[in-house]
Amino acid sequence: MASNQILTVSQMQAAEQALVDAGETVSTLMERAGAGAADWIWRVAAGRAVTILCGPGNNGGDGYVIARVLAARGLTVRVIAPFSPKTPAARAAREAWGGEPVETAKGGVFVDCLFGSGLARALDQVLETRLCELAAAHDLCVAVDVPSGIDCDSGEVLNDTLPIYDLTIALGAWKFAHWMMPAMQLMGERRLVDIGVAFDWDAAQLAERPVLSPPEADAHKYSRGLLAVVGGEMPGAGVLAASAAMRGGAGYVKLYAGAEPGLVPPDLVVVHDGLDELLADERIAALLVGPGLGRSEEARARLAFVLGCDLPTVCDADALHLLTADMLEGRLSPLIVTPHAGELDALGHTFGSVGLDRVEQVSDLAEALEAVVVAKGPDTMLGAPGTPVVVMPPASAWLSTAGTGDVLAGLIASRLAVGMDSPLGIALEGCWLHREAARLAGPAFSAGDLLDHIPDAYGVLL
Ligand SMILES: NC(=O)C1=CN([C@@H]2O[C@H](COP(=O)(O)OP(=O)(O)OC[C@H]3O[C@@H](n4cnc5c(N)ncnc54)[C@H](O)[C@@H]3O)[C@@H](O)[C@H]2O)[C@H](O)CC1
Ligand SMILES: [K+]
Repeated sequence: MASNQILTVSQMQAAEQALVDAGETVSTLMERAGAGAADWIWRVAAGRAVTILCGPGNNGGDGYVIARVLAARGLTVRVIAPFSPKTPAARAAREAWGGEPVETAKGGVFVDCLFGSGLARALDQVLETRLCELAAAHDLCVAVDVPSGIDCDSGEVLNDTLPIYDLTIALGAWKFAHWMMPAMQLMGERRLVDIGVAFDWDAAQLAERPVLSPPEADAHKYSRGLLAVVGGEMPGAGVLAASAAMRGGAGYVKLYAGAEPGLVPPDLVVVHDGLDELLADERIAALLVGPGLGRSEEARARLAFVLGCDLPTVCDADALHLLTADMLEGRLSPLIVTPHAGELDALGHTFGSVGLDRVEQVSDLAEALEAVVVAKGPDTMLGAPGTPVVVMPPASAWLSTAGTGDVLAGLIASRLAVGMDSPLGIALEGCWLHREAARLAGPAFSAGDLLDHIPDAYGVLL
């Protein structure tokens, strides 16, 4: 059965080799991959002609299988072959197709079987132009396995101009490029064809939607979880995070406002002084520190004090610029950090994770901090010590507005106060609530508008 695993090219090659060692051949795998892809193409073609651009490797081989299967189903199929097939399986697939390639074609569905996971460098100018012209000359574009011209492992786009596809059909397993920027922008809809690849415990995963629980019948505000949000110089961010947390499952949210917060919701308890007294409350289940904290010496001391309490804690925003290893010494409680790209770099510099690609950096930081790292952005990725990364499916691009990070931190902290899952599971719950709230909020929302959609997002996950 197809799984949610995300494989690197070398993991994919090892998986393919394991199947071959178990008695399959590359040709039977190609047959399965091509037939599965042809099923999807047949559906979207809806009777229209199909043009397949075949490259020299096994991705091209898949293309010849697709050509044969679709022609047998009665579609008009045109194959364009700038290269002759170079692998035994691709040669056999071309022979089995048995047709004559054409120079060019237009109209109907264009299928890119030029290169897959074997792409070694950017397409040359001639190929880039040919690919783009063919894509533009058709009504619908489909990429088989991955669009040609992207790096499967890093998600890098290697050419300046590449087509944007309507559908990408991943073969055997997801690759990072399907879910990572910038390549994921080219993919269109994504579908996975199962070719029998086994589950790999060392593989990254595409996050699955969690199931949340409603409160127990005998729940009270403390049993559901008391969260303290520790703010600072810019109190608005703390109010926003606390307001999200109130809707994320925690039974009680208190905000320690470092400065006068102005208008606050009537159901938010705001404490103005006595941080040590507040944090001495044994009923506190989790802490959030960072949104609006500031970066002064006072902020640094406050962060050190908060972390020294050794309670389950979420660190976000300014806290990520102030965080140092000594503040974490001796801590035993779970820690979740929620950096955006700039904060991830700042953490990387402090904790010595530089010069790595994003996947490595997230894993490395999770080990160094002994924390869950939520590297947020259009391709949010989560790392935890000793576990492969988990990648969130994309969320609404309207989330790219100020304050939505505070909402995310508040939601994760709220789930931490509820505390029903592992720290990684908790962080995923927060990310899914955020994603669903954004989906339900529709277009052009503000971070404040997002708050109104959290209860319904919760409902989706129950
Ligand atoms: N992994 C599996 O289980 C299966 C994968 N299948 C498909 O096979 C491709 C990967 O095939 P591979 O032959 O390794 O790579 P490509 O088809 O991508 O092409 C490699 C080929 O192209 C040359 N090359 C690389 N980059 C360039 C370039 N920029 N310009 C010109 N030439 C280039 C390189 O030297 C090689 O000759 C995978 O994606 C699936 O689609 C099968 O279905 C079987 C199961
Ligand atoms: K391709």
